[in-house]
Amino acid sequence: MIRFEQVSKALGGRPVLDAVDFRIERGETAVIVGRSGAGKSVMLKHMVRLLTPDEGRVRIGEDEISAAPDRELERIRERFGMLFQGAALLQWMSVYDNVALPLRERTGAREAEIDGRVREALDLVGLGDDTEKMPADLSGGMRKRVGLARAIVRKPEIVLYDEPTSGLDPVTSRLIDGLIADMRAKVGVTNVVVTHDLHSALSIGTRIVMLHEGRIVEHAAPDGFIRSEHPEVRRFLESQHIRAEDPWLKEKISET
Ligand SMILES: Nc1ncnc2c1ncn2[C@@H]1O[C@H](COP(=O)(O)OP(=O)(O)OP(=O)(O)O)[C@@H](O)[C@H]1O
Repeated sequence: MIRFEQVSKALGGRPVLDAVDFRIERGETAVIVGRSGAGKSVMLKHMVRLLTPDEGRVRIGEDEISAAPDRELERIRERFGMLFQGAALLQWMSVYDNVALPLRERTGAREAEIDGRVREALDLVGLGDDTEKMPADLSGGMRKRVGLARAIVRKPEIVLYDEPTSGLDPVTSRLIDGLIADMRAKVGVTNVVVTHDLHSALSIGTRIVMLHEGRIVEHAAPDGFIRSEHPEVRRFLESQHIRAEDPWLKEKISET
């Protein structure tokens, strides 16, 4: 579904991605982890061509997005929903209108259809009763949920999330994790998540990709990832006090 073929990219005169080669299959939740500055967001931006590779290719199914002509780009981007860090809500619009915006702006849908889609998306993120609230009256976790409803309202095949739980308390973070897992299980989307939070990565990921200095140093299902012997992976796990014997982890891994 998503393929990186030997993708290299330099930014600010420095190599950021170095011959990155991997694929994400349809219906997976792929989680990209790594230290600050490892190149995680740069990788995500290549998937929707906010950046183009210096070398190599990025394919989305049959479409080579990294080389598509501009007239094709819009159609390929339609396949994505995005929950990016800076994707702020419009402060002067209600929750309902924020979620309706992509449908009103980008489709010819009638208001009756828009209404059905907006309510369905808001119900899915548990905000069906908050449609008339204004963004300023919402908590950080609720804002993320509105952002998620907006990202999925056009029924994309793939949803990209850049640090979806950053700045949220642990309880709210687990709630967002649950919603991301639902997107895959109930809606059938392919999820790609960038996060620092390994707890979250191991809970929701079907595949964990670790980037270090622009290279993929591990690419494994959660049970393989926690047993990886790569020193950088071990360091990363230890820094977050994650051990293969942890009961929650055993339970999670027996489920997958
Ligand atoms: N537009 C740009 N111009 C110059 N350098 C950039 C640009 N975008 C990213 N970089 C650099 O590329 C490197 C990787 O950035 P990226 O945002 O992908 O890191 P990250 O792994 O997502 O980190 P974090 O976890 O801190 O968000 C960093 O050193 C960053 O400074």
